[in-house]
Amino acid sequence: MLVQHPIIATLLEQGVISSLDSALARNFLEAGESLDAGLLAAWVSHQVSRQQTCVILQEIGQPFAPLFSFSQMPDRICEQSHWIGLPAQTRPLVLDNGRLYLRRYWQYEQSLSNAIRIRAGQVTGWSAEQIKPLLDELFAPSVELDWQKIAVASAALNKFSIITGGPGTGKTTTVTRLLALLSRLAGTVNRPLNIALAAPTGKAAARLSESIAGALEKLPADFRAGLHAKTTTIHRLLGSIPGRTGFNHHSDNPLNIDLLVVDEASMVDLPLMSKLFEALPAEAQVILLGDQQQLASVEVGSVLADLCAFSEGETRFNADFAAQISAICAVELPAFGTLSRIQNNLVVLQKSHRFDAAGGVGRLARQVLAQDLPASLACFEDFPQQLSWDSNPTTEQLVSQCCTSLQGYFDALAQDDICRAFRVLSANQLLCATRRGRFGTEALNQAIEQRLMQQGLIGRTDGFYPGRALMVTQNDHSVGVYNGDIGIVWPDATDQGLLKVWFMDAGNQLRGILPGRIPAVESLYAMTVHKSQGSEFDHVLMVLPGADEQTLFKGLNREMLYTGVTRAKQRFSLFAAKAPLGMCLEQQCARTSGLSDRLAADSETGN
Ligand SMILES: Nc1ncnc2c1ncn2[C@@H]1O[C@H](COP(=O)(O)OP(=O)(O)OP(=O)(O)O)[C@@H](O)[C@H]1O
Repeated sequence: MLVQHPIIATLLEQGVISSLDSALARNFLEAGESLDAGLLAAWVSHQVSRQQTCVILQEIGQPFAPLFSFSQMPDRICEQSHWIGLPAQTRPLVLDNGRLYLRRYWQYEQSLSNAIRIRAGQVTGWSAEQIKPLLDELFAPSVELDWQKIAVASAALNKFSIITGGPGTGKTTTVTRLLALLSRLAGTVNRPLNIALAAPTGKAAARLSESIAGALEKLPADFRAGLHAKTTTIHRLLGSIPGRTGFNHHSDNPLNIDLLVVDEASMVDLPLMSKLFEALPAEAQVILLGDQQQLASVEVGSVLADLCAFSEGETRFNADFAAQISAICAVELPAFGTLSRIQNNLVVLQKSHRFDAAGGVGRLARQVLAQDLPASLACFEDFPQQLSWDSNPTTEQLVSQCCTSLQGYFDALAQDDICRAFRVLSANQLLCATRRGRFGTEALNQAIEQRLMQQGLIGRTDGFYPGRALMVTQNDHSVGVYNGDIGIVWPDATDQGLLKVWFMDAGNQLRGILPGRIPAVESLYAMTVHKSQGSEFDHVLMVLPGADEQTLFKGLNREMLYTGVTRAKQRFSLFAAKAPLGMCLEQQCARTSGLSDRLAADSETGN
């Protein structure tokens, strides 16, 4: 066995690569590969830990300089290596179309793109004549193009659909009408639809269930009858196996469903999406919902954004499909040339029905996407009732503001009213761009807990203390709690005052679990923007790193700010100096993947 190579040891020591990256490099060397090849592998592995699916060979350069420089161009290193090869060569690293992958991630991408490609070409079999009358019952005539109606029409024809749009554009309303329409159609042939609704986190699943229930109430009664759908998390749907990354459901044991709706698809990472598609029966219909502009998944990949990349924010059907949908919806749709294998499978909803697009939150969200700093700043002046900006925040001020808004939460708990405590908790939320730093979740949660203790609202600041509002950070299938679930620690008055962590399930049912059974958690008073995906709050307070914390600026981007802004239902307060705010607007979240290329109109079938 080789001792650690000094260069690898130094890169590890200096934190340039992780122990996982260095172990891979070391494996390469032990197999007789060159240091160049080993460090190339370490770099790909390092990029995976930064959520990239792969690296583009031509863009690698000299990432380890000045500690180490490759002695040859990366393509030469690949050519000479026995551990790096083309897809068919079954080697640990795969070089495909100029992109270098760890084999596992290449497989995920390949498997997902193949599954989507196959489904994209399939039709449901319902005819325009069957769909049109039901569509006309569900949608009132409209003078402008009704993209919701167009989305329902196209998803009634296609086996695979993506319905995307910003917050409040009616994704849930649209999918509810679609489900109602499809159920009615299925009823005509006496074949009830087995529908699964899934979201990446428990919180998002609960919200989906609530929104669907709300949207159903607005439907004519005969559309509601016979429509049954169960909402769950993707992990629960697939059946997590404790301690394993695999699931109970996979290609050899597919899910028993006819139709799957995945909400908040932007949060689903590449491995999970790939496993989800693998577990689908061949004939099942799939609809992905989400906002492509939001932050990408916490883990590897940016599946939804990649799938939507060709659309550039608009629906782009080809001429045949545009004509078909135009006839069903009695409208004139623009037609586009050949762009992607999935161009007829995607509808972008444009109009927000939640907040007036001309209102503060909607306007700011648009200016953030446009990366326009002066126009974004102008929004704060134009909408003082809905938007505020503090360019010189202090910890003291943030802590005071949060503790004031938590008063109602502790009042509700004092009255043993856990349901109300949950409601109050979701009224105001402090969102941080980072975990670390003066204005990161770690420091702010600690400072808020200290203050709450000084105020006598909590008795201690560690462990599962009574009154703690927390978020679960790990899935535990056996207990039925999942990453992103929100809980409140409070005694169970009906069980000898036993301290429990309470969760609010879909349908507003409380469920108490003993703290010892809960996996990892963190306090919720300050939450990262990443963790806030899939949630909404009446008032969002968002804080960016301090102007002097430049090492934290690299994680800032417009998707993060957009996600923070669009979590606000009514008010958005920003706490940020101009420098970090400028960085948010300057930088875009860029994740390297080959998914869009694999779905390009002229792409070959995969290996
Ligand atoms: N066509 C419409 N006309 C009037 N109101 C609508 C329409 N579509 C949706 N709404 C209303 O707008 C609000 C947001 O709709 P919905 O929840 O469907 O949007 P969404 O895109 O799923 O939102 P998000 O993902 O941000 O939660 C709801 O109150 C809904 O009733």
